[in-house]
Amino acid sequence: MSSSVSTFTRTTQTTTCFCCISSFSSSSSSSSSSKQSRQIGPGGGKRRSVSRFLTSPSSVAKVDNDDRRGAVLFVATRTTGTENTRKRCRKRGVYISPCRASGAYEQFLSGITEKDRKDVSESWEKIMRWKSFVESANKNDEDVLANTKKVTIMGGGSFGTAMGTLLARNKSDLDVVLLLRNEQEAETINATNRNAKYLPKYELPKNIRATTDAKEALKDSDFIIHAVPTQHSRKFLSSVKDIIDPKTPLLCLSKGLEVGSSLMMSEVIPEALERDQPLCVLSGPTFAVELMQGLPTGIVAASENEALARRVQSLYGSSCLRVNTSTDVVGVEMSGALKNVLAIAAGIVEGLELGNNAMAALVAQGCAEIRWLAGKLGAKSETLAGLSGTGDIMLTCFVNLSRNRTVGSRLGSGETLEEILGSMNQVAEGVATAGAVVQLARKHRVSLPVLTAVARILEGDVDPKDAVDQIMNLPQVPEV
Ligand SMILES: NC(=O)C1=CN([C@@H]2O[C@H](COP(=O)(O)OP(=O)(O)OC[C@H]3O[C@@H](n4cnc5c(N)ncnc54)[C@H](O)[C@@H]3O)[C@@H](O)[C@H]2O)C=CC1
Ligand SMILES: O=C(CO)COP(=O)(O)O
Repeated sequence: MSSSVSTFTRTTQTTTCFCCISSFSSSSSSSSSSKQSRQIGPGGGKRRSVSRFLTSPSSVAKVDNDDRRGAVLFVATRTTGTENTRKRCRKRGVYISPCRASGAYEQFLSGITEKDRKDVSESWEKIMRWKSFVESANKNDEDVLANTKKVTIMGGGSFGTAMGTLLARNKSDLDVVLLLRNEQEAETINATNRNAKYLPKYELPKNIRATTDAKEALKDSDFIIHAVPTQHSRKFLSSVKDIIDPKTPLLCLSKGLEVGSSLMMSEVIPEALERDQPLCVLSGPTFAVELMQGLPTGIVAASENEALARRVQSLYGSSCLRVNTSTDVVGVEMSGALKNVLAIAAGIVEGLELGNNAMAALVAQGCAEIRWLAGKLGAKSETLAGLSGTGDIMLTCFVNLSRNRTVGSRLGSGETLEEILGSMNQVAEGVATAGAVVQLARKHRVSLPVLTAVARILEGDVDPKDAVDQIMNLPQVPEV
């Protein structure tokens, strides 16, 4: 059976020419309607509709037998098709060869000169030389993980468990202790090597153990990791302050502002412990489940004490986790706390099905609001634009794994906050932080339309739809 090519013209205003090829269709009649599908199919068998896969105004295609699938090999010279189009074609046994579609690849290749290639490979070699240089310059630095024997994690929820797991995987004789409140949960973790409540799918390394004995857990720890949700942190820390060695560095993972005081964790911790404990905050785009899967991740370790931030970098840095150091504690903490509130807003936009334009506009506005408030408090712009700022905003606002985004999307779909929180067994810090953000903004005379609207929605003062209407009808302003 030989291939036949048929070309026909669409008479709609938007498309002028439409070319299609069929090897099997007995009919090569043309279509005058953009809606009308051209039927093709192998040797009189089931016919497939393919014309709706072709989206460009003009496309020339060549058809051949595809023996393996008994389907149609479809090579469109000007139709690359979207990923969806390709998927649909694959599903129906129609094969599109995108590389031939537009000649773009050939054009790309022909545009590259030998000099371009040399420049690119030289640039990469330079990066590799820099790597060797830094490694040899640092070879006498302390290997912090090697010198660490015991790490205690206060709070054995998803993130505490994941950050403990990373260390335990990197050093098999490290004693990693999860300090929990619930005896039964601790026993289950020890008996099953799984955190059944928070991360049931993942096996924990053998050198992680759980206990409810705070004294034993905190004794002789080289590092203490704080992974208790923000709103419970003050009370919890006050209860263990006398059994924490004042010299042991505390690494804080919690992202939020305290309700009532609007304080950041770096302010709550010294107040609760009644002293200046060595402190480093860790924040960035880091979903616990992806850490458990060993996927590449980046995080910022921020401390006013630069040497401590570097020690934390050495403790945690691995081929799974890049750790950037920073001294901008305010920037890192404010980003982490405020992005959770913004993620609720992003979820609301999703739940209301307002579309991608709305989502992008909302997140851009939210980034500006975070910059206005955090900037007033002294955050550096490069921090806000970096991993713990824009990086975490992108992750939490755009990815369904986020609990804060999920709260928003369920609110947007019409559920009540009571129903949503009642069905969750994990914390969504943005819910409590939203009101604290508004208080802080008032104190610093900063106006935050989107973040304030989130607080109003959460408090039940306004319906999500009405809040969107109100925001859209604010006066038009210059870009700031
Ligand atoms: N899960 C994640 O992917 C990430 C979480 N974080 C932050 O880490 C912090 C902890 O979050 P998750 O571990 O995910 O939360 P979670 O909801 O999974 O677990 C919270 C843990 O805190 C404990 N806890 C709750 N109330 C307590 C209290 N009154 N006293 C002592 N312990 C208490 C719970 O028993 C549980 O072990 C939050 O601030 C969160 O924003 C940061 C980055 C990623
Ligand atoms: O902070 C996080 C990722 O960086 C986790 O976000 P959620 O608390 O919204 O799940």
